[in-house]
Amino acid sequence: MAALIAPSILSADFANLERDLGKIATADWAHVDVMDNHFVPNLTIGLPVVERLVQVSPVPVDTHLMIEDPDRWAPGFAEAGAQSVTFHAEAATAPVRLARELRRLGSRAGLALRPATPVEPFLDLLSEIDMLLVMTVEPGFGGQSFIEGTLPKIQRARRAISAADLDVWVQVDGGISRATIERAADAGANVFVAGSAVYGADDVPAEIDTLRQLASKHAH
Ligand SMILES: O=C(CO)[C@@H](O)[C@H](O)COP(=O)(O)O
Repeated sequence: MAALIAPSILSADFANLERDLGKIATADWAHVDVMDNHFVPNLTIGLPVVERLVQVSPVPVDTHLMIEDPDRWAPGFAEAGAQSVTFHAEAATAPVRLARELRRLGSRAGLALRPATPVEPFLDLLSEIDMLLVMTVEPGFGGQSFIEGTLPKIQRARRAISAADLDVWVQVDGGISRATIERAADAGANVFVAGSAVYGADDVPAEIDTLRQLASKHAH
């Protein structure tokens, strides 16, 4: 499938989120990071703000929930109209039930793994999800360096998905830029979150286009 670019609004101006969503109208998704200061040591925005972002975004909203107790909170993001809702494997108590609930509510269901969390214990869940998010930095903050050691995990995930003949997307998030996107794509990723690389660019649409072209050279 084609490479999808999902700029992270963590690097946008939080006083001008609607304006900054407008800057990424040529992207595939708007990536929205929800952090609770428990699962990660940072606090961003919650459901009331995401409900409005879904209404004003020019592209579908992809939520990444870095929160404890996603079993309780994640369905609300699907009900708000987020096209994709991703929760962390390390935080969910009943991931299969939660993924089924997200799909029932009309959202794509995503399962996220911290950099140190292996993919193997979750291979049985692949048929229950639409996307596997392999974090390529420690979740919590934008502007960090891509962790090269996550590449073998991306490769193993892609191999397992192909072997099972599943249509599960592999998303990478953290340190994605012109310098790293091709390695992530070559390893098997097809959905790319980029915050500082996109919002830090002088020409945001041109940067989105460049990232998409680089990733598309390694399409899966
Ligand atoms: O989820 C996160 C951080 O936890 C990411 O979405 C970052 O916001 C990506 O930022 P860059 O590394 O692209 O600056």
